[in-house]
Amino acid sequence: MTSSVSIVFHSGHGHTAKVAQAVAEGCDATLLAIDEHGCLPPAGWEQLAAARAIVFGSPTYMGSVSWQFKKFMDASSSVWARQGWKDKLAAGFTNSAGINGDKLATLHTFFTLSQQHGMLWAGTGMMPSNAKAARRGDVNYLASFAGLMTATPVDATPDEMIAGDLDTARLFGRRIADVVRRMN
Ligand SMILES: Cc1cc2nc3c(=O)[nH]c(=O)nc-3n(C[C@H](O)[C@H](O)[C@H](O)COP(=O)(O)O)c2cc1C
Repeated sequence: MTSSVSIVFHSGHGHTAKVAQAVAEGCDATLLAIDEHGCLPPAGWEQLAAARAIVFGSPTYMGSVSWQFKKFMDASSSVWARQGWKDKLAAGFTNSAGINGDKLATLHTFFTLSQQHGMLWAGTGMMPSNAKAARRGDVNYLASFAGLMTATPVDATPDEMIAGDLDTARLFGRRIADVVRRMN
C-alpha cells in the first residue's frame, strides 16, 4: 500500500539516507532513493503522484543540492506542466559536513521547487536549542526553521551520525504526519 507521505532523496555516501530513514520512522513514509544516475526507482513517479505529502532530501554539495537531485527536479517539470503536485504538502531536509556549510541554500532550493509546483511548505515547527546549556546532541541544535538540517563530521560514517540529529529527524517526520492529518 502506498503511504500518504513520500520521501524522495539522494545520498552519495549513505549519510542523507540515514536521515531519510529517521524521518520515515516519524511519519511511516515511502522512501524513494534517487540513484547515482539521478533516476527514481520503478513506479517512483506514480508513488509521488499518489502521496499527500512529498519530503525532499539531499546532501548539501557545493552549497546546493547534488546534481542527481537537480536532475530529479528538472525531470519534475513534466509534472509541473500539469500542476500535478498542486496543494500537496512539501518539506525538506539536508545533511552536510559543516554545522552551517550553506545548508540553507539547499533548503531554499527545495522551497522554490515546491512553490513552482504550487505545493504548501511546512518547516520544522521546532524551537531551537541555543542557550548556554545547549549541547550538540540536543533536538534542533542546528536551530533550523525552514526545514530539517543535520550535520555529520566529514570523516564520520553513517553509523557515527549524531544521535540528537536523528532524533530531530524523527520529530520532523512526526510533524509532517501531524500536518497531513490536519489537512484531511
Ligand atoms: C562534492 C561534495 C561537495 C560538498 N559540499 C559541501 C558543502 O557545500 N557544505 C558542507 O557542509 N559539506 C559539503 N560536503 C560534505 C557532505 O555534505 C557530507 O559529507 C555529507 O554527509 C554527505 O552526505 P551523503 O553521504 O548523503 O552524500 C560536500 C561533499 C561532497 C562529496
